[in-house]
Amino acid sequence: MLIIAGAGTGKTTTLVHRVAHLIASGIDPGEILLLTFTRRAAAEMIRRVEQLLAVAAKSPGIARIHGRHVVGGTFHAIATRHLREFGQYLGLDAEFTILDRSDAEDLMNQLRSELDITRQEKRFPLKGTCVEIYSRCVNTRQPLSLVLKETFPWCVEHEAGLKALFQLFTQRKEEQRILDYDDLLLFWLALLQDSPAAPLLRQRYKAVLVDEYQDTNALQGEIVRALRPDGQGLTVVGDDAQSIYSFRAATIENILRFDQEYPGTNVLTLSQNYRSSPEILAASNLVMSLATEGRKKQLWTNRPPQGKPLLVNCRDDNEQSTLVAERILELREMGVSLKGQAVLFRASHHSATLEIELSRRNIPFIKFGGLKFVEAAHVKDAMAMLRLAENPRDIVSALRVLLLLPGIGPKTARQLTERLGTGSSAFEPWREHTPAAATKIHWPVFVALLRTLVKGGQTTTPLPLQLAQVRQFLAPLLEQKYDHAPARLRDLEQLEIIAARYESRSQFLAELTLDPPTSTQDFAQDPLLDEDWITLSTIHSAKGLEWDAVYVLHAADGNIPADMATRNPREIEEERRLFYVALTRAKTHLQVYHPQRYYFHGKNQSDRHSYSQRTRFLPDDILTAWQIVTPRIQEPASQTHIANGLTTADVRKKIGRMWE
Ligand SMILES: Nc1ncnc2c1ncn2[C@@H]1O[C@H](COP(=O)(O)OP(=O)(O)OP(=O)(O)O)[C@@H](O)[C@H]1O
Repeated sequence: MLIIAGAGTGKTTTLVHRVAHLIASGIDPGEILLLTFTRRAAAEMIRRVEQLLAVAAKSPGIARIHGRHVVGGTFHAIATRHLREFGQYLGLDAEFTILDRSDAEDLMNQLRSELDITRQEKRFPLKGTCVEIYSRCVNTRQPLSLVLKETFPWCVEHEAGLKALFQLFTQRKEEQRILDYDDLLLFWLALLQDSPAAPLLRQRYKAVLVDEYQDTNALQGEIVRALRPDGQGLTVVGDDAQSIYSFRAATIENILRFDQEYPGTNVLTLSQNYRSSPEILAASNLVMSLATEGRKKQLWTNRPPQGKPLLVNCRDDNEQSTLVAERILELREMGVSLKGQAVLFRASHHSATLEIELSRRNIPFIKFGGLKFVEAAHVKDAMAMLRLAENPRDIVSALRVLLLLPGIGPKTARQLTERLGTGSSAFEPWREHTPAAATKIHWPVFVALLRTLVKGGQTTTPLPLQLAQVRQFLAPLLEQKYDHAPARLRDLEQLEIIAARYESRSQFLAELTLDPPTSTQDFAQDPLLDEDWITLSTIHSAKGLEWDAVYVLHAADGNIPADMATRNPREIEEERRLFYVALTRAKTHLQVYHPQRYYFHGKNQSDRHSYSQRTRFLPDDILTAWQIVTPRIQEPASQTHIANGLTTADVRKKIGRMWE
């Protein structure tokens, strides 16, 4: 059975009921396998199944459960479980250990140096990219040459080196009895296809149910087929309009071709949306109606009308942040809790300015997806340069920046910190230092920059410009040191924009260190905040969730769709689906923001900017579904430097809070 369930049509409810129904009609829970996208989803569904059955068990004629549980989890978790139990059929030690992603990267790095590839081949891909390429080959089931050509064209020339590296990687994992994430799936498939355990495993399950099928990859598709070769007892649920994980090798083909692959499939389409107001649904349907592929479906709803969603044309990122923060508070006044509200964006750094604005207004928030902005290593590197200039006795920052330079190890770094002077001539002794060959080109530039910065702390150079100088200096070093350097450099540009709001360097450093915007990258725990908080999330991490009010930021071309994902029509279609996922998270209030200007530097530093285009996914002819607003915030003198000091209103508010 293939259940095509549109956004908000009760996919979870449907799966839960189907599992409960199977059990109620006599299948042993231990014979049911439920594969989900996250561990949390599996646990939540099983809890709901058990709740339903507890109610149903009171009715006569319902089968009793004999203490066994539904087997549920992610593909990786179930693979691990089966391999521990049956791995010996493949000669696998039951005690194998699992490499997580960063361990795999470290191993790859070690082997890169062992093979000495980097010396022979300049600009050989970094460890993270090597793991990405390897993983993509495994998960798409495509040969290295094709993966390189299609997804990593800048690495094509390194095919031979990568092949040798991957061979050694595989061999080393075998010697050390370790499996990485991809191996778990590969070994599970081998177990199901070629081992004597295959029939045992197939017979074990009478029913296999797969959630979020649109985000499975080719390898997972093969595993599902190996589990139920003829499709008997197989149920998959998904929404092709919400397939958003192709960067992790997911393929929408799995769901689009399902009924061809399994002839006789019973296809059900759920199209009643229980989540969103009719106006939100109409606006989202229109966005999807322009998609070029996929199963066309029109969702409908019985929910009462609420008014059109808003498309807000704002001046720039700052105005966007102010407006969103104000609207959040307004809605809270109207009774929508903070937990019922979420701000969604395409890339993690898109919320940087808003994070500061929310902190300033004491609006608690939690962030899902991406790194905590000020904790990202490269942001810390840039901040460390400024911190050292601000306080040359800050050895932690000194060591951090010295170790960024090639040719400087911990010992030299420590010796250099001992030679630091104080005040504005603090870096003079470093001019006398004779750097090692590898450090030679960087050293004079580095010392000169610090000498400028140490003086810039007073008044001369505007803070964003100081950060721009730091960014230019760091650019080549970041490329050597980290993966995804272009994205990191954009983060540093973002930092310049944030910095423009502060009056002095010391104030900027203090505020961002003492009271960094609270954010987190996983769902593991609730934040230690007030009992109510707003959610900030990348759209990817918002998958499957819903809120009363949703704000979508930066609906400008280049951000949505992201400029890095517009290389071909398939990528653009995926970005369209991503936008659709964002819109369909909203129940009652939906606001999409389009900042019209993007400054090259901080606004206070120079007025150089470019004008943005509204996202291409909202062309003029579907704007009828939106109410377009163009607010203009008054910018009185006191607000220009709003983060620079307390206004009397702030002081009053603070004093007022003492008595709350
Ligand atoms: N039969 C139903 N009657 C009333 N409300 C329902 C029903 N089924 C689901 N809902 C409600 O509709 C909302 C959406 O359900 P659910 O989250 O299961 O949708 P979904 O299909 O998984 O959505 P998406 O794919 O967009 O994440 C939830 O608030 C859920 O409680």
